[in-house]
Amino acid sequence: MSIASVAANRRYLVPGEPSRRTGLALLCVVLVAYFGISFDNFFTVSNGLTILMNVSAIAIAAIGAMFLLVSGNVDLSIGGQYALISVITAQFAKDSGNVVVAVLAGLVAGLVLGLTNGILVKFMKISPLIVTLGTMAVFKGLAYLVSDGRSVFGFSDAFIFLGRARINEVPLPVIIAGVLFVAGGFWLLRTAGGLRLFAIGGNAQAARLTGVNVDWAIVRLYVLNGLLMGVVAVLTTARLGSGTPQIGTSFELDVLTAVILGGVGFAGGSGHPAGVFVGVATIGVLSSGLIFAGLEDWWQQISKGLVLLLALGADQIAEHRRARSVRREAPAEQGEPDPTPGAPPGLGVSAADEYGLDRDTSRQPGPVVLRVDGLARRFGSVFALRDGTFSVRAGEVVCLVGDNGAGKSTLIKLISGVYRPDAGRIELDGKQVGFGGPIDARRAGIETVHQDLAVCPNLGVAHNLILGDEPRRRMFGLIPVRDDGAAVTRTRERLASLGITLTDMNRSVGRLSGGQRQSVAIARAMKDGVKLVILDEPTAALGVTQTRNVLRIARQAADNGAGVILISHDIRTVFAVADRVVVLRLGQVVYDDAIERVTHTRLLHLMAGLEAVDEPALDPAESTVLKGH
Ligand SMILES: Nc1ncnc2c1ncn2[C@@H]1O[C@H](COP(=O)(O)OP(=O)(O)OP(=O)(O)O)[C@@H](O)[C@H]1O
Repeated sequence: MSIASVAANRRYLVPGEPSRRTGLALLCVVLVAYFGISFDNFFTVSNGLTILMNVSAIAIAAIGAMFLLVSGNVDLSIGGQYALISVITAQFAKDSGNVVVAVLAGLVAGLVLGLTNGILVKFMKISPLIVTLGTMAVFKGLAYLVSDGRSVFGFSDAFIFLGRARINEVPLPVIIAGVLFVAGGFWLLRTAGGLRLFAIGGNAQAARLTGVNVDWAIVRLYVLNGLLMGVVAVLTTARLGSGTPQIGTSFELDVLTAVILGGVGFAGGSGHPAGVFVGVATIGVLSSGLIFAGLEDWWQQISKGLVLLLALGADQIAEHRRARSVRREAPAEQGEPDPTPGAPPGLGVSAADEYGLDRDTSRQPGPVVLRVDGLARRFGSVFALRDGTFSVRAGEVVCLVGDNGAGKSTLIKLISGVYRPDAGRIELDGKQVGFGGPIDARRAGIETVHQDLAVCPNLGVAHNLILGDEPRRRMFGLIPVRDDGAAVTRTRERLASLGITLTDMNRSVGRLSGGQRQSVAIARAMKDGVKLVILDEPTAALGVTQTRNVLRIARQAADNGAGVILISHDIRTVFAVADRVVVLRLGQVVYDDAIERVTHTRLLHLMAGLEAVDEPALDPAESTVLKGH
């Protein structure tokens, strides 16, 4: 791989905004130069260290805020956490006189506050903005309650040393902030966990369906955020020599401004630690400059608020630009030329021929891979599925059809571990299985392409393909990281084996055509050793060429020994690819037979409930003749 292509890969592999970061770095340099020229003592080592010191708290908090925003979440309560943890730490430091007890008290307090936010966001299922706005008020109030509204001081020298120690003149908090920031940035960019955060921010539903445990990932993020606030509060309390409920006022404003200014999109799914670093530096320089200018506190508030609004405005403009450039690119559908150009579907053309699919009628299906029996699921008072009973053999394509609301999606979501059944059993290779989530089903060998296209538009093709099953390696034989080289190789090979022509493995999926996106989702499902592939309406939004490609891939998966379930409303698709057809009506399987034993008309009637199920099936010879009609 050339250096240029590695650089290009980086651009797509890490959803960020390099141009914004460059612009921001320039703004920061201009601010430094302006303040340096305007104020005599601005360019001094001691002022530099003061800026670093002040910025260290923002930098530590910015790691948590960056992770949360990338995943599409936010925490407005960090100012309240700051105050509450500070007074708790101070009280423990004063009462115990033991530095370890004080530090542990601060970290545990941070963990508990973070966990509270995480659990509230997970279970209340309302905007994290609102949830953390509420906890912000509660935490602030508690800080006054715990401290009786007064500052707490009288610490041991050892505790104060923690905040004021210097190593080679560099304050310890600055060193801790630097180490944490580098570690956090590295984790976000280079690990499977970091990739999953981008995936959750890009399309949480897709990430969930791919097997990412979204809810707990978010709870863990809030816990981490609380822990980081614990570090901030402990260091600041030690440095100031007192804990006070007034601390942390408008801290969330500083942190969010730095992070959003640094290019982390408020909508989630994008951002880069380098940008956040520059954002933090800019806020630090700005704050210091405003103090040098002797502006009153309220002017500082106004300036920072305006900068936040500007940053949000820039974020919106970047979002519009991105959307416009995606529309402008209007990618060409890539596929093979139509084998029967101009041939109108109709008399004398079987559906299989119409889509150019070869059907080997001599092939016998293998043993039963999946058997479901009496599966049922209700949502409140709605019985989405009453009796899902059918089986799929290895090497067989079973088409699941039914009217809107018949329960098809519910049935396949039960099989793929998205929902748990209220009743019934699922057997895979003759053994009963129960799945706690999509990842369990994937591990058992069931791959699903859901109707709502389980792809993350902000991630590249390769990253979408590996999501939930990321290849890993050990950096320096020690640190576990994501193996992006292996991801690109795996993607290239998988696409090639399926005859899918996509050249740029790192192109963000949001920039692909609908057909190409569908190809990526399907390619992810077609991994080696897969036992059952489920495709929910895979051709719904596709043209003839793309439909043929998808059906060919489904057939290929069956020929390779997998069982395939394909849901479709398009009768021609069903007759082109199915070995067997299962009709679902009002949540019940009402018909299950070989495709040769049913005509188009009868199938339509069965789906719509216009025909009794026990009417005699066709003679196979007769049905083969009628198949294309
Ligand atoms: N999460 C849910 N909450 C409440 N009701 C649901 C839920 N999921 C499905 N249903 C209801 O269950 C019934 C079956 O829905 P399902 O999506 O499984 O049908 P379908 O056959 O896939 O329909 P379509 O072809 O329109 O996609 C519908 O009445 C639907 O409204």
